[in-house]
Amino acid sequence: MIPPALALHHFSKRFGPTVAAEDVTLTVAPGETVALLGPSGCGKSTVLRGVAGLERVGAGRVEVAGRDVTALAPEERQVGLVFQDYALFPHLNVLGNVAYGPRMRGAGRAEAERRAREALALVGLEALGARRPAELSGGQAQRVALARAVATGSPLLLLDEPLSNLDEQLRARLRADLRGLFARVGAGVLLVTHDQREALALASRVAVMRAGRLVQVGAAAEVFARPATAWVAAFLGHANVLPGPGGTAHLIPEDAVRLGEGDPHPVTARQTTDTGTEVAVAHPLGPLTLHLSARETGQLQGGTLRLTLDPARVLTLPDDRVGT
Ligand SMILES: Nc1ncnc2c1ncn2[C@@H]1O[C@H](COP(=O)(O)OP(=O)(O)OP(=O)(O)O)[C@@H](O)[C@H]1O
Repeated sequence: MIPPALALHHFSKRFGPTVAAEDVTLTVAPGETVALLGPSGCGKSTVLRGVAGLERVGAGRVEVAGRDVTALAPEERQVGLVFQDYALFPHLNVLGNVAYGPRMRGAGRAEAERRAREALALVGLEALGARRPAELSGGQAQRVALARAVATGSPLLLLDEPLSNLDEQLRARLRADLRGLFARVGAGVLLVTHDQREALALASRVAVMRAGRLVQVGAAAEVFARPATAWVAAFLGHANVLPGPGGTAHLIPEDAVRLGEGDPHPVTARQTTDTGTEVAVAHPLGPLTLHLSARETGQLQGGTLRLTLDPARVLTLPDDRVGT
């Protein structure tokens, strides 16, 4: 049986009194992309740095492709890193930057350059091998950093907010590129992001982290459709997570709302957005925020909106948001 690209067992890390990661257990299969998703400061980078060997493991075990690497230095772990601030060597050209990893791992110059060219082709930059890093756009530099990680032939790639320094248009394009790239490379990918759209777009599975702990791990679409708790639902961007009785919350997904039937409900606020109109509607369960398309906006009549909720689609979740 092929071992997982990454098996992280009961990883914990403290910085003085701060518990940065607590009992984190996670696997990444070969060819699989897993997103570690959570708000700023929840411990995502700490986990990634622990796996990479850049942070001493407080407790737990790290296995890469079946090998226990917990006690090994970063360069001995066989992981490819793409970090936000992982700068390219300014004095080497693009090809030299990408060939550096294989060279360090003992490949001859010709073999290292062959692998570098292959990796550059994967990210669509085969024509730019002779350029210096200073002559690249932000997006191109990001792709060179990726090619450099890919060229090492590592069974595990670690990416920390790989698209964070780019503008929105470029991010959207690279998101699509990356998904295809990950599929072609065949390595396991562990990706850190605080952006839920990025996680959904890139990862087959997501691991949601809160205050040092994993709170939900599952298929990306499944976690979004069925968050385990009110906090996860709100973090993932669900607009309608309403406090319910006895420590519960009601999650009302957009597709639970049927417009144009049922009782009229007062509209208490409305705002035009780039895709239509956002309205607040007074409902017995609590104030609902709804996004109406231009066509649906026509259903706003005299400051009211007729709607019913499909009870089968309303989820009742434990409300764990207190004190956050
Ligand atoms: N070297 C350090 N010394 C002391 N505290 C640290 C150190 N590194 C991280 N921390 C603390 O550990 C916690 C987790 O930090 P970490 O960087 O892992 O979070 P993160 O989820 O990656 O955040 P972000 O999305 O903002 O990068 C935070 O409270 C942070 O302040």
